[in-house]
Amino acid sequence: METLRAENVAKRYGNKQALDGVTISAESGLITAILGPNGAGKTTLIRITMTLIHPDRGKISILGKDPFMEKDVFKRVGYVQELPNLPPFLSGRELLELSARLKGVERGDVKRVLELVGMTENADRKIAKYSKGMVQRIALAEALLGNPELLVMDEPNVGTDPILNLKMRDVLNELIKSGTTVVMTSHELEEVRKLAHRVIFIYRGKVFFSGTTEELVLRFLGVRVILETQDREQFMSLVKGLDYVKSVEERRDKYVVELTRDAREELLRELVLGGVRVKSFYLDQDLEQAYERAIKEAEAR
Ligand SMILES: Nc1ncnc2c1ncn2[C@@H]1O[C@H](COP(=O)(O)OP(=O)(O)OP(=O)(O)O)[C@@H](O)[C@H]1O
Repeated sequence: METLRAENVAKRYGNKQALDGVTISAESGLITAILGPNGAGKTTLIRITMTLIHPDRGKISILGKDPFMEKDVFKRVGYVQELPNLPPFLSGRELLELSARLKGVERGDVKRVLELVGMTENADRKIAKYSKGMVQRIALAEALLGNPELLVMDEPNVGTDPILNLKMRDVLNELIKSGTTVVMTSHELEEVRKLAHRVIFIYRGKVFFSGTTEELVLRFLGVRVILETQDREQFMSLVKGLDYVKSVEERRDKYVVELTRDAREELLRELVLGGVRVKSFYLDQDLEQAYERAIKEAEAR
């Protein structure tokens, strides 16, 4: 189900076109990452979806409602801002109790979210004494109060103690299993690789690519299969006769076969029928290289 949609959104600051007709969507049960270099427009887009900024044009829909008109929808949304600015004179627990009251969430939920983000022990210290990472954990706990249907996190991994460590990844995976939609921004590919199901790559205020990480690889690196076989001669003579094989590169006992189209299934069938014993066969998923190429293509445009 589509939980969040931004359609044809544009925003200009002075003579800077921060967003230029951006359309994105995020579905329940998935982690969608908005990826892009510094200044691409990620935070502006998130802040518009959260109604903190008015777009010059375009429409936002959250859980089927226009959030600019129906603010009530935010009771079902959790939002972690980039570099959250929390009141330093409160303790983490006090802040969460206050937020729970404002959101109409039971007080007991505070204990649950503190445990989820691993902040039970530090809950009664003043926020002023927290590290950046602890501030982010409390901000995440606040966003998780009342089990939101949509969780939006803007650059959640900034800071010395990243909140998206292993434990947090488990928390997010549990959330999406229960049907929550997670949307996050990031300029770090590594984070996206570990977490996201879908990637929206924004460059200079425009969506340059949208799809799964595998689709990102296929689109920008092409189809490269890495396969392992001991039957070198048989393999070489067979692949040379296939019109969809662009090149074959030998890497010790492995081969990198570049295809002109996604003919992975055909290739594997040909090899097996041709009597080549294939030990392993997988798509070259060099996401880093794919992202580099995507940035280069976007720059050249
Ligand atoms: N309040 C503002 N006034 C003027 N220009 C702004 C303002 N906010 C953002 N910008 C500009 O708009 C562009 C997009 O900024 P935005 O913060 O949305 O990018 P971002 O992708 O989130 O970057 P980062 O990864 O650094 O957070 C940038 O060029 C930025 O300098």
